[in-house]
Amino acid sequence: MPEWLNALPKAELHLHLEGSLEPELLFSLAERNQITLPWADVETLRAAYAFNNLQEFLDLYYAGANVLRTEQDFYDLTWAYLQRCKAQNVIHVEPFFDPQTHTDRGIPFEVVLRGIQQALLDGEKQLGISHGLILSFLRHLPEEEAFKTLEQAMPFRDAFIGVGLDSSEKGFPPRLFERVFAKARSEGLHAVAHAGEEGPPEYIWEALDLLKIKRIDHGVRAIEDERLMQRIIDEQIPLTVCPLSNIKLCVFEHMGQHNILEMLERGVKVTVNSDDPAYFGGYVGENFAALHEHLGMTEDQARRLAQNSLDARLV
Ligand SMILES: Nc1ncnc2[nH]cnc12
Ligand SMILES: [Zn+2]
Repeated sequence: MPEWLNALPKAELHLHLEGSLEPELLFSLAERNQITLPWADVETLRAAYAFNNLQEFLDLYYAGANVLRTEQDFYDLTWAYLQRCKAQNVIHVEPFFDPQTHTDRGIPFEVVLRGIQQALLDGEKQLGISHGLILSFLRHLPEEEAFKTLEQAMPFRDAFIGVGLDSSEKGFPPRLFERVFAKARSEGLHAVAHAGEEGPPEYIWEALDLLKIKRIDHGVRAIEDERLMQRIIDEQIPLTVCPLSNIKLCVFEHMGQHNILEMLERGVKVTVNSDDPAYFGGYVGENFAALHEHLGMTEDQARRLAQNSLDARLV
């Protein structure tokens, strides 16, 4: 990666902590927790990182998360991510965590949250990286389960800044979560949601109008709807775009076809993010480098993208 790219101060606004679980750490946590894995070794697991769509990835992502059991595990996961950030000059992070992925396996909410929170606090003190944690609901589960998760989280209200919506998109429109998002907003939490990754532009409209989100996660399919494009440009609604993720999950066939720079030049507030870096081939820096290599991103464009990420912070 060119040094000037690495040196640009950036924020990462779309990162699933569970998706930063590198195979090496996954194997060492399995050993520490005496869990037998279905993969023989790190290489076999890495070889399984070939996906045709979002669901194929999610199946492996949830299987991988099974090694996370103790507060120390969640601490180690988050700390490893923050060290990558430090190396790439990411100065602010707003990561997601998926409590239901863990509470549904019997891991107490508090164990998950405390491990993540302690690492984020240490990251602030020792690495100078500021943060705002986002609790994400799994949309393939009923809204009632999201309500229960929010209830479990409220005793720890000060530990996070907002709620998100992730997991399988097609067939799970944002409108299914209108009430739980209203409740979260009434508690003073910010709202964001994945929309327009695999799902249609209608899902982005719903996320804006019904969930009243501040930022769209992915949103690359907005380009199919001119009226929606005008709205996100006029209102400067940020999009947290994840280029390497979009290629790995076949949202675009090649990086050369990605629309992020076209959106940038049209005045959309797009940002560059890694989504699930352990699975998709790199962190924020590698995502910027891919745009430079395959789309001819200029230094000026890189600076505007990095500035957008700082401007689009929720905190
Ligand atoms: N790219 C993605 N889309 C939806 N849910 C996710 N959970 C983790 N990564 C995701
Ligand atoms: Zn995501």
